[in-house]
Amino acid sequence: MATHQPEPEPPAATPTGAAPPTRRRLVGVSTKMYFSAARTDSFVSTILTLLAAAPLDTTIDIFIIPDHVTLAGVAQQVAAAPAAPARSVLVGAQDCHSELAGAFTGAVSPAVLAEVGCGIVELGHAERRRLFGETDASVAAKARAVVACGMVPLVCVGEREVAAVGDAADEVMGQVRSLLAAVPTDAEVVLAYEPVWAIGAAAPAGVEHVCGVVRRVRESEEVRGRKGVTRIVYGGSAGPGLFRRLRGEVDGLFLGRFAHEPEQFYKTIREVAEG
Ligand SMILES: O=C[C@H](O)COP(=O)(O)O
Repeated sequence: MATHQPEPEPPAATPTGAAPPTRRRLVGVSTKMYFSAARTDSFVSTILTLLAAAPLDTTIDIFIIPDHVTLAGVAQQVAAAPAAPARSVLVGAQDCHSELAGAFTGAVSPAVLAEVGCGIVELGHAERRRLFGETDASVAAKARAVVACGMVPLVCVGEREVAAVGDAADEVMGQVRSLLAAVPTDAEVVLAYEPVWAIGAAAPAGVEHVCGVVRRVRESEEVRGRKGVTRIVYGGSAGPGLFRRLRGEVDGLFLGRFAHEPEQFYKTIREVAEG
């Protein structure tokens, strides 16, 4: 017997009358430089199989960010996946250049990334800031290029030292302002809040801290005043069991080591979809 399904509520109007942009949850992993090419292939293949086997309750965005060398192959693996949501996994890059082409030996063009099926580009990770001299200015220039090539910039922000919520949020907002000044207001942006001291640690930053900083960023004039979707995910020793503890304050998670086993990544994907 058919049951009556109530119409979904329309989104609440903003004071200006425009509907706020939808923030779909997202969850992803960067394999940094941990995996061999063979392990990346097997990791992606297992995730795609798990995703194809059991549909998620909610539509969320999932991203996988392998190294540059394996990225095009991963994009082909995803495109060949038999069913949604596996086929709609976003493939990402760990960095790119701010120019689209030219004499930049060893660099990776955002235009080429887009050409081979990359949909999201991670920029300004703490390791790139510390080891490769990335600055807020270089990250902002790269983000502008990523948007120009039709991809989504996923920009890592976070305080360098342990700090109280207010001080951490001030430091993070400096990074956010520099980024948002460089990209069009209607561009989709993902902010990955990753306190530097929580990356590579035994456990993530505390719930109160993460929620406090993320709330400050989300409620800032710079973020609230944008026309495009701005999602905020948490990264830094994130893994299964964390998302529900963050009480809806974040739009998703960005995983590293605790997603190296595909089953753990899949478990986290399900938690984000169902949380
Ligand atoms: O890219 C991901 C983040 O840096 C987190 O890495 P981690 O979970 O291994 O600390």
